[in-house]
Amino acid sequence: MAQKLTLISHKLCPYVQRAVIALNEKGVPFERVDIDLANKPDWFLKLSPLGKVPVLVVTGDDGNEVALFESNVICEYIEETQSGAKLHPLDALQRAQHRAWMEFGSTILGELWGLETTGDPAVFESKRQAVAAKFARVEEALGRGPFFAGERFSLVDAVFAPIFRYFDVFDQLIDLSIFADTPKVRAWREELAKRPSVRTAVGPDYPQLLHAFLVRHNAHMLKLAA
Ligand SMILES: N[C@@H](CCC(=O)N[C@@H](CS)C(=O)NCC(=O)O)C(=O)O
Repeated sequence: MAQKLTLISHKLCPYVQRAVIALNEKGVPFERVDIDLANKPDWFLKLSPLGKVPVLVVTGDDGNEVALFESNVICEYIEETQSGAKLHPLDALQRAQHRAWMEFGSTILGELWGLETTGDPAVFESKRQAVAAKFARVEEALGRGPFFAGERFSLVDAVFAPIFRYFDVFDQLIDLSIFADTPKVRAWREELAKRPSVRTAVGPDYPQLLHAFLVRHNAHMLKLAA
């Protein structure tokens, strides 16, 4: 029996999407199991120490199952074990830089969640500016494109693509003006949106589901924008 990969997921989770994009880029078959995070099943809580998705369950030739958590660790495991396109630079120093930017992507996501749940206009504006400032640093790090490291798609692209996709829906609700002064980030975002591995990482119902989720959880934020 060949090794089997099962990705425990949630339909809207951008951390899940980076792992899906890495698997898609490599052309690796995997099973995706979406769960309800509002009502986490016991079997999931046994696998995920923090109760978070994604979890990658690796079933070995002998039937033994190992559950990996943390999306960046999952991406690294996929890169190390699966054939197909290389998603990390060969050079150790460049690879370390890429890993740092992957962590940066996780930090930005953390700040975005904070933005959503802010009810106070002054706090909202300072958080919005903090996210914009983070993307100004990304602008400085970007080269000529089309991808983070130039011609080759990498795990940094896999991390940022879902963040940009999240903004696609966010932008319809409220003008955050995060990318007004970052033309290279805008071009990168447009390039990633066209990538088949990115387009197929979410279901066709993703924009509607995320839109509904944001409206449900951010009534106060929408009032701030009015
Ligand atoms: N650091 C984790 C973050 C994953 C994460 O926050 N996942 C969210 C969904 S997008 C989650 O599972 N939340 C459920 C909870 O915290 O109860 C990773 O990179 O995998």
